[in-house]
Amino acid sequence: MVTNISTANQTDTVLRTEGLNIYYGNFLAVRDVWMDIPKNRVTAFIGPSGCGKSTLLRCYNRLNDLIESFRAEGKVFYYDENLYAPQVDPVEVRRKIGMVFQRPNPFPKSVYDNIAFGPRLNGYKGDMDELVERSLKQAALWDDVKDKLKQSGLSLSGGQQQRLCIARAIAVQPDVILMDEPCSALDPISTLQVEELIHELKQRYTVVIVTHNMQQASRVSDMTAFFNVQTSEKGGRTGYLVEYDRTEAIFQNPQQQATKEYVSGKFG
Ligand SMILES: Nc1ncnc2c1ncn2[C@@H]1O[C@H](COP(=O)(O)OP(=O)(O)OP(=O)(O)O)[C@@H](O)[C@H]1O
Repeated sequence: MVTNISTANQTDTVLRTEGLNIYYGNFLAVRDVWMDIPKNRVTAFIGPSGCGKSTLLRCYNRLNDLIESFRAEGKVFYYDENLYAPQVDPVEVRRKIGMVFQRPNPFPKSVYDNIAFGPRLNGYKGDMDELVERSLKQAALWDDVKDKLKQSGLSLSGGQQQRLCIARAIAVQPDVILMDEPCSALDPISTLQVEELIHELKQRYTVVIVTHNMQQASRVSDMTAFFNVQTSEKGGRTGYLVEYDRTEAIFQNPQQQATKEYVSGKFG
């Protein structure tokens, strides 16, 4: 594994994994990940299907806890806090470290209530109208929906629904936004809009994105982690981090043969 830690450390590290092994039951899905995610940057995870990109992403906000067979060894730090320490409340982790999924999944509620739902649940005491407007503006959706706040979120287009989900994630004032293939269900124009949005989001947030689309990784991310899969003698397929560096280096001057072949489209 090649990890250009010095480049990652140009800014503060927000998330760090140390020797992270992730299991589903006895199956080792991802092994021995050491990686620092820098603040106010976009970090992309790329690699062939099944190498564990989503599994790793979900460890950063303890979403895997909801899967019964899940087990992690090693450490995941958010700044200097071990996210898997017994006293840590996973609900609070998920407030600070939000998630946007592959398929837009607005609640069957109005546009306004989609945004207000999380803050209300958290007992937000400020001006809700202002928070809704600010979140929608940050998600580049305000102009599209300012006259439709009472309409169902499900009445919006796919791309608008995904931006609504991003606005919903922003509304609870997170620090990190995890995105699991956020554009895979979108048309090219909506994809471009979400990519532009991701670019703006890093001014305020740290973004980690899983993507199958290498052009997308090279367009939106500052850092790229390439994962691959190794098949064991028993036939188990375990993902591992091959190389982690500035996106430009991964795409133009990768240090590992497997990275070179993957980014040039030879496999995956
Ligand atoms: N809930 C689960 N229970 C058991 N095994 C799982 C579960 N989720 C994922 N896996 C397995 O863990 C491995 C990694 O899956 P994961 O979805 O994280 O990979 P990925 O790189 O995100 O794949 P893709 O690009 O196809 O989405 C795969 O072998 C997968 O079958």
